[in-house]
This record gives sequence, structure tokens and C-alpha cells, in this order.
Amino acid sequence: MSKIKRVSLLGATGSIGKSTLSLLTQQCNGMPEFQVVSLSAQSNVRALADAAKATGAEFAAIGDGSLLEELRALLKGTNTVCGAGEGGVIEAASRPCETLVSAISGAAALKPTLAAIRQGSNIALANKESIVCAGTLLLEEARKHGSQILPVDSEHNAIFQVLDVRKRIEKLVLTASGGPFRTASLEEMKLATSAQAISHPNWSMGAKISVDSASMMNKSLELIEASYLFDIPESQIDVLIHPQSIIHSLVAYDDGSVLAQLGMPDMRTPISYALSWPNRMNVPGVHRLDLAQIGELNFEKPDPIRFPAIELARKCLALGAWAPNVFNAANEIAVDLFLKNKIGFMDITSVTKSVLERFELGEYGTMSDPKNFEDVFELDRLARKQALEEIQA
Ligand SMILES: NC(=O)C1=CN([C@@H]2O[C@H](COP(=O)(O)OP(=O)(O)OC[C@H]3O[C@@H](n4cnc5c(N)ncnc54)[C@H](OP(=O)(O)O)[C@@H]3O)[C@@H](O)[C@H]2O)C=CC1
Ligand SMILES: CC(=O)[C@@H](O)[C@H](O)COP(=O)(O)O
Ligand SMILES: [Mn+2]
Repeated sequence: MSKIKRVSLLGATGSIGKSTLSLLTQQCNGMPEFQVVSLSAQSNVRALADAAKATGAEFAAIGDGSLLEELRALLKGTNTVCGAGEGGVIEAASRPCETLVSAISGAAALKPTLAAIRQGSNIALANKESIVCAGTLLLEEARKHGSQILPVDSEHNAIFQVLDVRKRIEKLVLTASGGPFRTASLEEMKLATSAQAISHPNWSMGAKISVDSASMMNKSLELIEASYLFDIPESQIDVLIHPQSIIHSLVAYDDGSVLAQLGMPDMRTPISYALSWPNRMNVPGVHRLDLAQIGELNFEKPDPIRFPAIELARKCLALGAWAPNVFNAANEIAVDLFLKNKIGFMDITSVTKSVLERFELGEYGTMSDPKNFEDVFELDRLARKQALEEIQA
């Protein structure tokens, strides 16, 4: 009989969270495969309570502390213990489990993910912002505590599936859909609404990552993520537009072979791989790939004029570990204000670029690599402040 795996899930009410819950509650030959330790959400207290009831979670944390009593009332009569506030989410992450799925959106995931790493849990890492902000420090912490980082982001999961570290690698190729504005003109992009920006052609995702996909900031964050996760310089990472999102990424070896992972655009596949690693699990709900039905797969180069974020990511990696942290923080502020209709779509990358330049030019002193996580949090705070000032000016 196979062992039941103890799993925690941060960001249970989001897009990745819901896909993960569907896997955690599926049965294998009538038997549960997973025991849910902790769940968390920020403010969607009803969905969190429903998820706790459906999974029999031992602990549930709501990030918004004012919702604790409501969560307790909703979970009355169950065995689920409730927590709240940032401390509650960190407690959820700190409860011993085999694998924690990190699916909070944004750099807010960093502290709880770090807590889970320090507990020695393996991390099924959907949240790319935490690795972008704290790259090497996070990976060193994972090594120190015997925590395996299992990439969930579809491109990195694809690379993880086909990467043979014993062989010489010439290139990683990250595929990108091109987002909703792949064929739009610069003028159309300047006038784009938040509704247009979040309507991704292939993936159903949370608002923040959807806007990032539209600006290709998502691919920029992913380029940095890949460089850290696979310890590969940016010069060996290409970005290739592939509008169908069927090939999730490729690895080119020095004998001319290129290995890729393919599948329908459904996050249950990469999540399931991270949950069942080093094995695979049956995922009955995912549509199987039918290439004859799809007919053709297309590829093109990204346009650096309409999508300047990719070059910015390369520059960040050249500048040093402080730069991706600043880049991410400024982008988070800009995306938030774009979603609130306070700035235009193309302002997102221009604000991010301008904040990065201010730090590069020494407005906040000489920049150096963060020595510890406190440095990372402080730089994140400063970059957010600068981005807000930049937008208000
Ligand atoms: N969606 C996708 O297909 C993919 C997502 N990712 C990455 O996974 C992460 C999650 O994305 P996605 O699921 O789309 O995001 P969503 O916005 O759909 O969900 C975010 C989740 O995090 C919770 N949350 C938000 N802010 C906080 C906070 N400050 N503290 C604690 N919890 C918080 C939300 O709770 P509440 O609902 O209560 O607000 C929700 O459960 C992102 O980093 C994204 O880049 C990577 C690849 C694909
Ligand atoms: C599903 C996933 O991993 C997303 O990060 C996806 O890559 C977004 O699509 P883009 O390729 O348009 O950024
Ligand atoms: Mn991705």
C-alpha cells in the first residue's frame, strides 16, 4: 500500500490553489493519496473554510486577521484549528509536512515559504516572486535544511522534467504564449484596459500573473527564476514565443538534441508532478494532448519594442542579486495600480525600468548583493516606496 503524503497549501483559494485542491481531494483506487496539514488564504474566508472541510485540513490560516472569528464560526464542529494574520500564515507553513505548495501571489509568499524551508519541507514552488527576490539565499537555505525545491511554474517544471544535470547543456528555451497583446500595436497596448490585459489566450490565472503575461514581465521573472533554479547564466536562456502553449519549455544539449515537455495548458499536470515527485500520479481530469487535432505549432521571436521587460530582466541578472528584488517590487506596485486604473498598461514597464535605474544610479547608496533575508525585505520596502513616488510624481 502506498504511503499517504502530508501536504500543505498556501494560497488555497487562488488559481493554483484550486487546481492543487482538485488533486489533493482525488482518490487513487478509492484511497486518499494525501493528508492535508495546512491551508491558507488572504481574505476569501468562505472558500478557505470550504477547502478545509473538503480536505479535513488540520490547520487553516486567514491572512486578514479581522476574519479570524468568521473562520472559526465557519469551521465550528470540525477538527480544523484556525490561525490568522501574517503570523497565522507563517504558522501554517511551519507545521511539519512532506511538501508545501507555495501558491500565494507576489513577494508576500517569501516569509512563509522560508518558514517551510526551515522546517525541512519540500517546496512545490508556484510562486516565482520569492525566488526572484531572494534567489541564491533561498536556495542556500533550502540546501541547509534538506528541502528540495520542486518547480511548479509550467516552464520550469517542464525543464525540471527533461533536464539531465550530468550532461552538458547549451541552452534553456523558455516558451511564452505572447499573451493577449502578442499581435497588438504599441498604440493599442498604451490604451489597454485591465479587462483586456487579464484575458489570457490559453491559461486561466490570477489577475497579477495575467497582467505580467500581457507585458511579458512574467517571462522576465521566469528568466530570472530559471537562471537561479538551474544555475545557468542568462546568456544561455532564450525566450521563444509559442502561441499555443503546448510545448512548455525546452533544453538543448551539446550533441544537438533538444528535449521538450508537452501537454495541454493545464496547471494540474505540473502541480501533480511536483506533488508526486520523484514518481508520477494519474491525473484523470486533464485533457490528453492530440497533436493531429491541434494541427500546427508556431514560433516567433519576442518584439523588444513592445515587450521591453525581457531585456530588463537580463540587465537585472547582470547587475547583481539586489536588482531582481527591486525589479519585482516595482512591478508589483505598478501592476496593482494598473489594475486600479491609476496608470496605463505601458506605464508598468516604464515605472519598473525607472525605479531600477534610480537604484542603479546610487540614489539609495551603492547597491550590493543582500547578505541575509532582512536585506531582501528592506530593499523590497524601499523599491515599493520609490515606485509609489515615481507614479505620484
Ligand atoms: N495561476 C497560474 O496558472 C500560475 C501561477 N503561478 C504563480 O503562482 C502564484 C499564485 O498565482 P495564482 O494562483 O494565479 O494567484 P491568485 O491571485 O489566483 O491566488 C493568490 C492566492 O494567494 C492568496 N494571497 C494573496 N495575497 C496574499 C498575502 N499577502 N498573504 C497571504 N495570502 C495571500 C490569495 O488569497 P485570497 O483568495 O483570499 O485573496 C489566493 O489564495 C503566483 O506567484 C504566480 O506567479 C505560476 C505559474 C502558473
Ligand atoms: C502557466 C504558467 O506557467 C504561466 O506562467 C504561463 O507561462 C503564462 O503564460 P505566458 O507564457 O503568456 O507568460
Ligand atoms: Mn509560467
